[in-house]
Amino acid sequence: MHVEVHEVCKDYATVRAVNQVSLVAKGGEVLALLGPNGAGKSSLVRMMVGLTQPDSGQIRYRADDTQPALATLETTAFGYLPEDRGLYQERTVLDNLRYIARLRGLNKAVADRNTSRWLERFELSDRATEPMRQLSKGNQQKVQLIATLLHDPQVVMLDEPFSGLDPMNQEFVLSVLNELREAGTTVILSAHQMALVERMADKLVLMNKGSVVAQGSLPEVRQQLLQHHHLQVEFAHPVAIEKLAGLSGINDVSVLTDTLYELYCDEHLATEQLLKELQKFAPVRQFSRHQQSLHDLYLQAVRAETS
Ligand SMILES: Nc1ncnc2c1ncn2[C@@H]1O[C@H](COP(=O)(O)OP(=O)(O)OP(=O)(O)O)[C@@H](O)[C@H]1O
Repeated sequence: MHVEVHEVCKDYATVRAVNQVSLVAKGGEVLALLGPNGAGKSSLVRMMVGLTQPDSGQIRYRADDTQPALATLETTAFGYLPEDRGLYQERTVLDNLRYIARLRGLNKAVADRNTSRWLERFELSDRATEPMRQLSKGNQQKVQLIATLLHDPQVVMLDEPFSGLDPMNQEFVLSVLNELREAGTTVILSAHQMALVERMADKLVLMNKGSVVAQGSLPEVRQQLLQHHHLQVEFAHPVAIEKLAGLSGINDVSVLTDTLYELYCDEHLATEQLLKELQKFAPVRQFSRHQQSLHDLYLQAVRAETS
């Protein structure tokens, strides 16, 4: 199932929560919405699930490239993990899941089969008869995820699926999401865990203050965020920072240790020529391109927008 978002805007009383956002998520893809608090991720997810309507722009659903676009989908086509989790704490895991299954319209046989299958997959079968409140935060989160997936939805929208999970459980959820992708499910999630998400998402949509800062595959997003490249140089002895900053094509210099410096260069600066210039100041021990993490690139882009 394709989810197609076209130039969507959403205003609340005093704030534009979502500003001209367009994206496409297809079956068998994981699309991750990333952004700081208040970026508009949850507002966008709520519109994609159909809980709220855009003020302008369209959200459409399409079975595949050959099929017409639909304005709405059956609610059972979605699995939605909301930001505010809500299972009954005094009821058992099984009671909660049976209740959700009934809400989703599953008959008893399918409900029982799916509940057992997911409890087993999430390694929670032996906790099924315990009240929710006895489970750790991580296990409660896993039950919430089961509740989202119980009816085998075609489109899964997960608002912060990794929140409250330890690294082991984050890896576990990651593997479940990979299985959903392999089964052809459309997975859309919002997250703060950049390092985790960049390992598995097919598409990244980086948001800030309602707008898209960059989007595409990981290499595409890197390229969009990379305004200048970084080089690290280590000299045999200290060199005055003014000398380095004065070189042509160098926009900024950071001192990492008394002999190690980071140079922020124009993207097209010829590195062999630069190395020759650097060697005039002092013997160069090490000279390397510094690959920044997506997290660092993203923080830079958000800060640049804010300042
Ligand atoms: N129901 C609402 N009424 C008024 N303003 C809202 C409402 N929901 C969200 N907002 C505002 O819209 C903006 C976007 O919020 P949203 O919750 O979508 O961001 P988010 O990226 O999901 O943030 P977080 O990571 O903190 O969950 C914020 O300024 C928020 O205060």
